[in-house]
Amino acid sequence: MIGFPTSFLWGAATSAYQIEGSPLADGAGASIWHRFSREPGRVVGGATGDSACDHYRRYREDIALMAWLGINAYRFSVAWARVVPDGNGTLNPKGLGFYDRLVDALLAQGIEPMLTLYHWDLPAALEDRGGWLNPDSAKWFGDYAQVLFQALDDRVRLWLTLNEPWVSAVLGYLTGTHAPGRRGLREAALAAHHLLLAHAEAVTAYRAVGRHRIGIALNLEPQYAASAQAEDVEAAARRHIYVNRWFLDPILLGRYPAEIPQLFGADWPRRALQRAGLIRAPIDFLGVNYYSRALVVDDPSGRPARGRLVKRRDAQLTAMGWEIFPQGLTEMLLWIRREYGELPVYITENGAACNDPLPERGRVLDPGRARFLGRHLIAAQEALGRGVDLRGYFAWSLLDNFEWAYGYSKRFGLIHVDFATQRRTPKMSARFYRNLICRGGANL
Ligand SMILES: OC[C@H]1NNC[C@@H](O)[C@@H]1O
Repeated sequence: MIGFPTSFLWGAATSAYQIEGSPLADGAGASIWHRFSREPGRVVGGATGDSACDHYRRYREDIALMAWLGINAYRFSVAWARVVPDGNGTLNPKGLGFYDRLVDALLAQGIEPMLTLYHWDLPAALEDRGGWLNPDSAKWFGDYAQVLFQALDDRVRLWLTLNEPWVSAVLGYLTGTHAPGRRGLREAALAAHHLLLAHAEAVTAYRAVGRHRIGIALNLEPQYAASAQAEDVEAAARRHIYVNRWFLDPILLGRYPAEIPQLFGADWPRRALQRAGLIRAPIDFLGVNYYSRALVVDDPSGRPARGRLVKRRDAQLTAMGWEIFPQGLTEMLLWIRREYGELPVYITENGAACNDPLPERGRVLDPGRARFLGRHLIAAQEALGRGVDLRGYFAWSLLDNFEWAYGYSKRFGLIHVDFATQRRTPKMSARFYRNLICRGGANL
């Protein structure tokens, strides 16, 4: 088995709303998640990101933990409304100042920053103007991206435009389980289109001023038919278009899959697509967020892909109910290379929610998470050995944090957070990852 290159990035990932807390501090504007989490019934236990991991104030302590962990890269996101409180207009120097200090503190520890411009926390003021349904949203995002490029491109060398725009569009505009909580197939398709245009707007803007590399992080999930029945095989194929190709094709090929308008039917916003046209702005690398595979059966009532997810009776599941399926990562990485050609790839998220025990004598025994990381790194190594240009791996997540609609009920962290005291306790999986990084991934 081929080893990991010495240049490989061994990282951990987080996002602003999930860890920072202090959402309105120092002139920051509210985000759609600040609002959404306050709506009754939206988040388990009525939790909000008001405190989260208090990272906005404890970032130096957390960077010391990153140094202890031995990671050489850290993926974080910028809260748009901290930097531009009304989303499109006046800059908030104090908000930008936090990220300026964060980047400097990371670099001082030899940790490479990977900056995600948007990880779901749209400024609420822009939602009041239609949010991602407004055709102006792409320009709003491009303007915001420019601010960060100007301020941080002298030190940030890895940029991501969006995190998982499929989740933003589907959970935010179709299922309504994420902010802004809207429910409509047409709205989801329109939001997705504007997110894609926003991505292209930022990449195009970066080409004019940026000196380094920019990409996007997509949630990609291999779709397997639950049986050899033709209807299940066809349902898995439809979901593959819906979950994976809907975004990959426009970003990398400059066109939607031909099947997408058929899946959405009358809800596909044809006029919007003709008016705007798809901008294929070549990216420097692709971020792959991999968690599991989907097992699909035909479901004529399921909109838009007419497929329903099932679980094998003997499947090993994480605390999210997601099947542990490391080989799906290898297959997804190989498929991307076959389908879209040579493109540098980073695994920008991979990790597991586990029912961790409470800390005991300063230890948290989470062997399941350590095993999950090890098996997925072996799968990544397999892809490397078969020619995938894999440049790095970011464990999700550095810290237990706010898991969106699940609130604090699901823990993904390598480091346990006691949200009442904000005490951090590295878990067994953190020690496993630390030792692995020390060995450069050898002897997995
Ligand atoms: O569900 C785990 C993670 N998935 N990707 C996006 C992150 O914000 C989530 O916490």
